[in-house]
Amino acid sequence: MSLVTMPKAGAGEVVLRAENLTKTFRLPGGDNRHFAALDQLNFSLGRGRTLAVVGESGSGKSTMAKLVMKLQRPTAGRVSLRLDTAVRNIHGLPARDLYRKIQMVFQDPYASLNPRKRIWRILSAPLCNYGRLDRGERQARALRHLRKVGLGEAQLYAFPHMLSGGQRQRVNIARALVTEPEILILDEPLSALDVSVQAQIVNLLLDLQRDLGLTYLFISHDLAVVRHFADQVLVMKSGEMVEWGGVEQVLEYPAQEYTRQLLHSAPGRPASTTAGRALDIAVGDSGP
Ligand SMILES: Nc1ncnc2c1ncn2[C@@H]1O[C@H](COP(=O)(O)OP(=O)(O)OP(=O)(O)O)[C@@H](O)[C@H]1O
Repeated sequence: MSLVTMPKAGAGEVVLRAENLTKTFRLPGGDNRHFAALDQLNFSLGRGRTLAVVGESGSGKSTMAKLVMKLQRPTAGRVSLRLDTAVRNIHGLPARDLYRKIQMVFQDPYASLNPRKRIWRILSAPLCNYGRLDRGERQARALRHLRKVGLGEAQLYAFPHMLSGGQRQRVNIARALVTEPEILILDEPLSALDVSVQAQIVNLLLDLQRDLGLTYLFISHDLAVVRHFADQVLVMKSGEMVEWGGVEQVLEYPAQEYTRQLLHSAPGRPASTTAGRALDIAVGDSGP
């Protein structure tokens, strides 16, 4: 059973809602016993807002992302998406309609780009379901999206190994943007990057959210980043929601002992770490 009832999305129209989302897996050993990686999880995303999902390793964060992206099927429960005026269960939604609305940025910028393809081809791949574009049109679109993430023509014909980690993560973000989605699932998008590069990517994501009105579901271990980046935070343990609320409320005044433990054990405790300080400086610098 979930420990708390379904949270509201806060300010902003709800663009995605998960209800009683459950995913069980069979335990290894062949005796047909199962465990719940996600157990009746409820949450919603408000348009233009960022919901951070935090919790110890194995708490079900990536499973949640995979269910929202329809990369796995839930055992029970559902995810609904706002499409224009209608709200639709993603179960019956064609992939092309889903991926026009939601895209994902993966954790590892090294592993998630095909090493044999040039950047413009990588950026063109998500467009294959959206009508026939000739080579020139695909390259022009790729370049337009590269520019959105602070890259340009110099990277268009490069292979991934020619780019730095930060540049590769920018390409990943550009690839997520080419179908012009409204929601990005950011699954630990900073954890493979150097601290100074993390700050740049955080600022880029904040700029893109402001300019494009994006909604983020941000999975992270780093509570210092969550504090800067998210509006709301959902704390998970063993597939269940432990606590949910505004970032300041949950991180400054946690109601649950588990959240307090998470805050105390976090290597990125705010203001006490290099990562926290780098982000303080970088995010502060970018503001008005
Ligand atoms: N395909 C699978 N088959 C069996 N068990 C799985 C599968 N995928 C995930 N699990 C289990 O489900 C639980 C939740 O995993 P999940 O990857 O969602 O956690 P997480 O919170 O994202 O962890 P991390 O922070 O380490 O990435 C774990 O116990 C994991 O071992």
